[in-house]
Amino acid sequence: MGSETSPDELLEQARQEQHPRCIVCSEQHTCGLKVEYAATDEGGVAATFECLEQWQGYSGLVHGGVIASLLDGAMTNCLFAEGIVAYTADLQVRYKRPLHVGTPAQVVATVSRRNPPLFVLKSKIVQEGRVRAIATGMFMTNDNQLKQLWNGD
Ligand SMILES: CCCCCCCCCC(=O)SCCNC(=O)CCNC(=O)[C@H](O)C(C)(C)COP(=O)(O)OP(=O)(O)OC[C@H]1O[C@@H](n2cnc3c(N)ncnc32)[C@H](O)[C@@H]1OP(=O)(O)O
Repeated sequence: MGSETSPDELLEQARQEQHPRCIVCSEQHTCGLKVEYAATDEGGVAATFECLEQWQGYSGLVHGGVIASLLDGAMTNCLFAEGIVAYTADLQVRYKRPLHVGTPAQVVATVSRRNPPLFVLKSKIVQEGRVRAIATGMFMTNDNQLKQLWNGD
């Protein structure tokens, strides 16, 4: 029997090849968020992270732009875990409750619709058992045909 590539191997391969210096998930980025997304048994990705003091906007609260980046990063990495490389085409974030700095939190993402080249994903951030933010993202694969369209070739 041949050995199948695991979701975590696919994720790591795409991450290294496609965005090794990502501000959200690269461990090398000097001022990045350094979030370590990993595949889950449920078929999505998840990560636990510290909400660092330097991520704040309003005093004591994580900035909404950072929250959007955490959610978007989770959804992007969720597609990586399926071997799919895609761009964010649309991102809707609902900030349900403040996300506090100094307290760890979890982010999860799953694919909810596959209609290549479009994929719809859902993501959420939970802190101390309460949902803080949810997102829906639409992603589009980066094939050569699309590249040509975008470049006007
Ligand atoms: C000098 C300035 C310095 C600025 C520093 C930089 C700041 C940068 C800006 C940020 O990053 S802020 C941080 C990110 N945002 C948050 O952390 C907000 C987290 N969410 C909350 O605190 C509350 O959910 C919020 C204040 C937005 C609302 O809470 P409430 O308890 O007042 O309202 P509630 O959740 O009960 O919703 C009230 C109504 O609004 C509706 N609603 C809320 N959000 C909605 C939405 N997104 N779309 C549509 N409707 C919405 C909601 O359905 C509901 O409708 P009904 O009255 O009909 O039931």
